[in-house]
Amino acid sequence: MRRKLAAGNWKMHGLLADLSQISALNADHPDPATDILICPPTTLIVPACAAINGGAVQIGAQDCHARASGAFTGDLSAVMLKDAGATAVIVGHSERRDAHEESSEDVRAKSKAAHAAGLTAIICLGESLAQREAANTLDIIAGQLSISVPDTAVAANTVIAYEPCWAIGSGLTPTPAQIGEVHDFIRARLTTRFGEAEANGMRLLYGGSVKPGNAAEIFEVSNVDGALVGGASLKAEDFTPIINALKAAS
Ligand SMILES: O=C(CO)COP(=O)(O)O
Repeated sequence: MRRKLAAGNWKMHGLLADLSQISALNADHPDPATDILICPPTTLIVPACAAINGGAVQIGAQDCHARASGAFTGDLSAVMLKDAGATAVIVGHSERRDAHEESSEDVRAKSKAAHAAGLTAIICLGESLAQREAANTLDIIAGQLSISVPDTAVAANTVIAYEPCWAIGSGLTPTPAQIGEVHDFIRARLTTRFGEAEANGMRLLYGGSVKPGNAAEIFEVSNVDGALVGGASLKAEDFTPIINALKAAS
């Protein structure tokens, strides 16, 4: 059985004062039936780990460089993020694919670096609105998946997040049937490539406008093992009902 995962992506939000949200989450879920991960801005990784103080909430990062070290001003390697206390790193988020022109080849290299450093790679995929309207969603997902996921992927080090670009921060979400179609497709593709045992262990998250009000419905969809949550992960009082809906899901 796959362990469920509620992951929060804080994006470029969060100052030291906001560590209280992570402490509150940690106190509210001392022995979570699900995995809980917060990916704050990199400046907060070290103090967030200190705030958790051995509790159940885990801390992740939002991006990494593909190399372990070198002359790359301003970049951070997966090795450094692991050293700072991160257990996972998001790679290939659509905001990085768009704003930083990251290709699926880049995402694969970053995922490989994450694996080599001992981090879980949370590899993001998703179609644009134009691609969905042109009925190209599954082709886009197939292409992103086959290139972005490296051969080093196993169930223990890889999570796939399906995040339709048009659902991110928009308040729009696909229907449960649309989410299920993509998640079932991803599982089938992973099974073909990695074999049933490995593919069955890889967790698939849905992301894009997950809120307390729609989480329960999304978590009932087949092959949805959790969520990657943006805005609604910033406050413990918003994220906790989402985590509770995940715990309650069958
Ligand atoms: O991009 C997301 C998580 O990575 C989703 O963001 P929102 O939950 O704010 O739509």
